[in-house]
Amino acid sequence: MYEEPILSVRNLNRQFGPGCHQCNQEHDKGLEKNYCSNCGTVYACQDVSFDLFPGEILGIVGESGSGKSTLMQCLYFDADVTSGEAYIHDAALDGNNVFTLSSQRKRYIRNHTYGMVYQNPVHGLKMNFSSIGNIAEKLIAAGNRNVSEMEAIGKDLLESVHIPLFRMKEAPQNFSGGMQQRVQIAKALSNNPPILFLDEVTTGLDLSVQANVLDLIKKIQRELGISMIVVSHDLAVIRMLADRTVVMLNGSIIEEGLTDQILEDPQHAYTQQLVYSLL
Ligand SMILES: Nc1ncnc2c1ncn2[C@@H]1O[C@H](COP(=O)(O)OP(=O)(O)OP(=O)(O)O)[C@@H](O)[C@H]1O
Repeated sequence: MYEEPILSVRNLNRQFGPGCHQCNQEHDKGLEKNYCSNCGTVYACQDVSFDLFPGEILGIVGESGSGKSTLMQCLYFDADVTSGEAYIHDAALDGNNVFTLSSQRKRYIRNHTYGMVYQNPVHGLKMNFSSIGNIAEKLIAAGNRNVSEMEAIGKDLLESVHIPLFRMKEAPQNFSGGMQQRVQIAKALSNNPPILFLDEVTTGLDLSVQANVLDLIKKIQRELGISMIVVSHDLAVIRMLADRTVVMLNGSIIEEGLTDQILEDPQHAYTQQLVYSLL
């Protein structure tokens, strides 16, 4: 069913702290926790590897502190990796490990290949710009200079995420949390990214608003066929969205597979707990 991966991540590591003799030794054996009790170094992501295939939604689930946001930040170049590789299936990138590219080429990837929707809209939006201005900002970063074209794209996108056009000149700071997330999604989609990251996008929203945003994400994926990585601590969100799921604990992937398979036959004790908590 699937072709080659659009994104391959291999042995991604991100540590906070210098490490010490003790944790270096423990790390070789595979740390059972994500920090060193001797020097306090945190191993937020430990040898994380996975593939993202064209048109699929990959869910990443794990409890708070399991390393999900750090992983997203590294993939989107908001943070540096300590070590590791990631390859995007794109001839223009010549098969390079994207973590080793210049900041200019990383910016190119952010502007042309990636979209990001953060848990906190403050990180993805200029809260005091107009909503359509937010979209224009991303389009300009992607090289667009045609004002009427940008306005037409912005209107289309805002309509597609159900923001009434009479409010397009309003700043997101005037909007509800659910509306802010919808503007953020519109902005993230404006450069037609083949890969979209969504980090805990429904956390903190009311249940009915959550359902609304999740429906919207599913609809976008169906209509545009974008590959998505959806991060959540909530397996119910992952169940609703993801074709395949990766389970993280203490910075490591402990289980992965088709979402249905993981829900029906979880192998790891932690995944079993997550699944039973849904019942
Ligand atoms: N700047 C930092 N300095 C030190 N430790 C950090 C830093 N950022 C994250 N960590 C640690 O890295 C680990 C992973 O954090 P991360 O935020 O990625 O987890 P998470 O699964 O996204 O949880 P949450 O959903 O609560 O953010 C945690 O132990 C966290 O305390």
